[in-house]
Amino acid sequence: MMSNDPVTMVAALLAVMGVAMVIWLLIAAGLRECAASCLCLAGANALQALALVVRWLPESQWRTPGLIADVLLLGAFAMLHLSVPLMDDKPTRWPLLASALALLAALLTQLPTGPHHAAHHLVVNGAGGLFCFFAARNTVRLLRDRELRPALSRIFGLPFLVIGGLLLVRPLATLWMPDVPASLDTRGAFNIAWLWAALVMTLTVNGTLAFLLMLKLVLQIRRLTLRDPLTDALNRRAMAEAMAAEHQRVRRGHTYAVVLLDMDRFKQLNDTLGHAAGDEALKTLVEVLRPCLREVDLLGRLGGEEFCALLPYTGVAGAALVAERMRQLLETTDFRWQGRSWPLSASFGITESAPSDEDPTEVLRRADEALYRAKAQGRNLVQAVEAIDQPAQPPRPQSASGQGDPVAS
Ligand SMILES: Nc1nc2c(ncn2[C@@H]2O[C@H](COP(=O)(O)OP(=O)(O)OP(=O)(O)O)[C@@H](O)[C@H]2O)c(=O)[nH]1
Repeated sequence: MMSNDPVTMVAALLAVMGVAMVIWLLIAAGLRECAASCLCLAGANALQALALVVRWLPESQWRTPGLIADVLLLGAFAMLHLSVPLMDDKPTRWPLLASALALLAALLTQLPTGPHHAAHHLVVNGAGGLFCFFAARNTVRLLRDRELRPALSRIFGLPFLVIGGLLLVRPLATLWMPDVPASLDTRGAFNIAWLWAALVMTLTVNGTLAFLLMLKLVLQIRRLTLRDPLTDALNRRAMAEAMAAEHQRVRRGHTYAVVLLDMDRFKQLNDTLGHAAGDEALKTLVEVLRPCLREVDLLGRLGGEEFCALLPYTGVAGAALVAERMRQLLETTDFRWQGRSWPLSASFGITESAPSDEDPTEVLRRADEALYRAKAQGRNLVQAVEAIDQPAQPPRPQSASGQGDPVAS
């Protein structure tokens, strides 16, 4: 049986907001991750509940309760909007937001009051709708940053878009339908429908954000199990899984290439500049090399100062071009540590998959052999080893270092 009593509906709304606030506070206390975001959401629920209570107070000649309720509601929307980027520890623009709120509050004090307060609703719900649209955009961005299908990130943004649109319905209805009451405590079909919508919106917003937080944590855990914490490149396990998956396609006639690279004289760098400088050099290497790769390519750290790039649908000729570009980029990188410059370089071993390869370890073994040759021939070189059953010779790009042909099989 649906309630048509505004007092019951408001009580239900307050109960939902109160429970949501307590839950967000408990999560913030128990979970150091995303604590700021959870506190923001607890604050948003508290402000919204307070706005509802204040709106119930009798109007004075200064219209103070209504004005305070509007400002509280604006604060709630602002906190809701902030909670999404805070889940990702993104910097927040507090001063900008505070200034916007102060400006809106000042505008509200200047608006004429009428029996239906349509202008007030327009400002409050319009700003609320805008904050919801921002929340939708931030949700899509939050999930786009993580390895998730884009369609799913849009689905998560959808509730905020719908709520943003719904928020505009009330002021527009108050403007166009003179019999729609501005005050919430009036019995009437529109008011009851609106209170039901507010209840559903509150549940949807809290539910969506709880799910978003859970998804964010799951993706973070997944990321930790697959990524190298120092460089953020894929770890050995993730690379092994990716290579195994890629190798499945070899039987269907596809070819993939592997570029194995190892920093040159890294021990010397560590011994001279210190371990922290070595760590920084590894991070720099990944930052420098990433732009050389396509979206489908993968870069992983196999251990120490050894990395591997997996290039799907690529032969040894293509891999030679990529590796040579990487070699040159690294060679020309101006690496500095505490004001001291240090030359970076790496040796590269490349190969491509062959139908005769039983598993990816055979491909890696050839790449390792090529890398060994590059090291043996003086470092800062690209060398290739092809499978025995590969008849064609790849085109060989010229080495810019003047140390001979970068690709030799
Ligand atoms: N800073 C830092 N050093 C590391 C890390 N992992 C391994 N190393 C160091 O990397 C060095 C590797 O040294 P070597 O295997 O002799 O290789 P290299 O000095 O680069 O010599 P070549 O490969 O022959 O040019 C060792 O000193 C390791 O301690 C790391 O995560 N951070």
